[in-house]
Amino acid sequence: MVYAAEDDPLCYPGTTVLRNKLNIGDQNKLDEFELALFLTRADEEVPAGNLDYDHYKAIHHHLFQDIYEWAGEVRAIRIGKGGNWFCYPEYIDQEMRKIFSGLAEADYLCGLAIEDFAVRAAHSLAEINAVHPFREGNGRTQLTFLAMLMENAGFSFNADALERERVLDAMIESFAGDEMLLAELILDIGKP
Ligand SMILES: Nc1ncnc2c1ncn2[C@@H]1O[C@H](COP(=O)(O)OP(=O)(O)OP(=O)(O)O)[C@@H](O)[C@H]1O
Repeated sequence: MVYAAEDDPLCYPGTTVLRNKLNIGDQNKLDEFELALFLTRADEEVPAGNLDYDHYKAIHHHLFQDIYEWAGEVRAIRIGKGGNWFCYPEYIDQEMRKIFSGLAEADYLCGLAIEDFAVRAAHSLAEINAVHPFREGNGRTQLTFLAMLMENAGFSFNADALERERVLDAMIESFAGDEMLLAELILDIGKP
């Protein structure tokens, strides 16, 4: 069954506004407060961890703990964007475990030249995006995780390369199976 956002129990009845700790029912106002609270948390030390699935959830929890009760928890409804449906909720855990065991087996992409790192990291990021484990906040968690992965592998993180449209295009292309734009983006981010 495909759920309309209006039927989402995480939303206020009859709306597509996510229930939130601030009890804001207006989407524009929620966006404003969500961004401010997110930025404050993003500025803090992100929780340390092993770059595994639990760590990934802890990063989401850290970033969104002030806004959503379910921060750090995976979603229970089906969602999609721009006609692309993400992983069905019943398969999220197993798919995420697969992705993270792949990263662990590859030693979290340490010891690679930036060109190779970019290709491998693009693949992991594309897979994580295709799963889209959380109801909201996936993009920001993806980029925070990428920054940690790059730092762990000894690369710099040039946030200036993160132009919004460019990230979006690269992600959408990756969903369609072409990870080249995403790899090029990561290459630019990692340029010293
Ligand atoms: N049509 C699409 N197909 C595949 N991925 C998409 C599509 N549209 C957006 N995305 C990706 O989904 C992620 C955004 O997911 P979500 O809205 O849960 O995160 P967010 O952090 O709240 O938003 P944002 O990343 O826009 O700040 C981004 O990585 C974005 O590139």
